[in-house]
Amino acid sequence: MSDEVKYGLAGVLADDTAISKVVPETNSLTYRGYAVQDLAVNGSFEETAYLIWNGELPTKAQLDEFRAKERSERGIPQDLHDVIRKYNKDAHPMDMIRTSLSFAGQEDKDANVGSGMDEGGFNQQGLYDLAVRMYARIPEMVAAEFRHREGKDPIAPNPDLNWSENFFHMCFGEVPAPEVVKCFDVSMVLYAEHSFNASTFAARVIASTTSDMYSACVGGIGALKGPLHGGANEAVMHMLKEVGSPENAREWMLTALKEKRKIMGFGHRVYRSGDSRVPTMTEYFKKMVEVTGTDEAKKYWEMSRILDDTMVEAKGIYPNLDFPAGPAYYLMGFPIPMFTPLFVMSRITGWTAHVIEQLGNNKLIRPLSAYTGESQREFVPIDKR
Ligand SMILES: CC(=O)SCCNC(=O)CCNC(=O)[C@H](O)C(C)(C)COP(=O)(O)OP(=O)(O)OC[C@H]1O[C@@H](n2cnc3c(N)ncnc32)[C@H](O)[C@@H]1OP(=O)(O)O
Ligand SMILES: O=C([O-])CC(=O)C(=O)O
Repeated sequence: MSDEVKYGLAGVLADDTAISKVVPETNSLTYRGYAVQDLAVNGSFEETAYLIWNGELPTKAQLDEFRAKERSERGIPQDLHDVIRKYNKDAHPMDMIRTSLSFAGQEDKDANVGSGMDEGGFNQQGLYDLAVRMYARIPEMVAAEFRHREGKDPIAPNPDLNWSENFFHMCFGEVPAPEVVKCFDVSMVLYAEHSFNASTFAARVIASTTSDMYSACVGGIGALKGPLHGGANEAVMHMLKEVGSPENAREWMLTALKEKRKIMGFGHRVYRSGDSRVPTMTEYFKKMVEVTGTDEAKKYWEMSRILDDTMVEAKGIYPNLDFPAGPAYYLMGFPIPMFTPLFVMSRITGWTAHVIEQLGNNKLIRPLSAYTGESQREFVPIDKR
C-alpha cells in the first residue's frame, strides 16, 4: 500500500462536467441544474433525456420533435433479431444486451461518427444522433431478449406509444395501468445520470482514446453489470427472497452483519448519509405495492422497511437507489435478471452525454500506478530456471 495512491480513485477529481451534480452534504442530485426529484415526479423520462443531452428542458415543440426523432429511430435490424434468436437462453441478460449493442455498432454505418476514426473529427450533432438511436433501440433489444428467453417472438415497437409505454408493449404485448408506467418512468429518470460513477467513468476512459460511442457504451454495460454497481438491484431482490418474511427481517440483517456480509442495496461511495434518489423511488415502490395489492407485495414492503431501519440503526449505512428500485421492478412483473438491463436503458442517456462531453474537450485518461512488484532482475534462459 502506498500513501500516495488514492485507492479506488476515492475522492479524486478526475475532470469537470456540466451534466449532473451530486452533493453528498445535502443528499442532492441535479441534472443540468434541475433537482432530480422534480424531474421524476413532475416531468418525464423523455424530457429528462432531452435535458441531459441538450442542457435545457424542451419547449412543447422541441419535445414533440424529439419524440418524433426517437420514434423514427425505433426498429432494430432483422440481422440483430436473428442474432438474438441464437443467444443461449440461460445467459445473463446483461451479457445479452452487451452483445446486442456491440452487434448493432458493427452494423451501424454511422458508428464511428465523431470518433478518432472519423476524418470529420468531433461532431456534436452526429454524436447526438447516435445517442438518440441507442436510446430508441436499446429497449427493443432488451424486450426482444426477454421474449427470446421466454420462448416468444419479438413484438414490434408501436409508434403511437411513448418511450416507457412502448417498452411494456414490446415486453408483454400490453401497456399496464398509468400508475405502473409512471413508476417505471420515475425509475428511468432517477437512474439516468450520476456524474463519475464506475460505468460512466469506464465509458469516458474508452471515449478518451477517441474510440467510438458504441465501444464506450458497451464498456459501460460491462462495468454496470457488477453487483457493486448496477447489479445490486437484482441482488436486493434475491436478498428479499432469502429473508422471506417481515418477522425474519431484523434477525436476518443482524446475523448478516455479524457474519460481515455485504448487504446489497446499501452504502455508496459518494453519499454517506442517504442517496438523493431513494425517497422518491421508495414512494413509487410503495405506490407499486398499493397498485399490486397482494400479500406478497405488502410483505416485500414491510421487509424492506425493517431491513432499512435495522441497517441504519446498526451500522449507520443508508440504502441506495437499487434498494427500492429492485422490488419495484419485481412488482411490475420483470424477472430479476432483467433489472440491470432496465438500468442500461436509462443510463444510456448519461453515458452518451458524457462521451460527447469527453470528446468535446478530450484529454487521454491515463493515470499513474505505484509499482509494488520485483525490482529489475536478469533474464534467466529457460534451461537454467
Ligand atoms: C446505483 C449504484 O451503483 S449504487 C451502489 C450499488 N451497490 C451496492 O448496493 C453494493 C453494496 N454496497 C457496497 O458494496 C459499497 O457500499 C459500495 C461499493 C457501494 C461503496 O463502497 P466504498 O465507497 O468503497 O465503501 P467501503 O467499502 O469503503 O465502505 C465503508 C465501510 O462500510 C461498510 N459497508 C459499506 N457498504 C456496506 C454494505 N452494503 N454492507 C455492509 N457493509 C458495508 C464497509 O464494509 C466498510 O466497513 P469497514 O470500514 O469496517 O471496512
Ligand atoms: O454514483 C455511483 O457511484 C453509483 C450510482 O449511484 C449510480 O451510478 O447511479
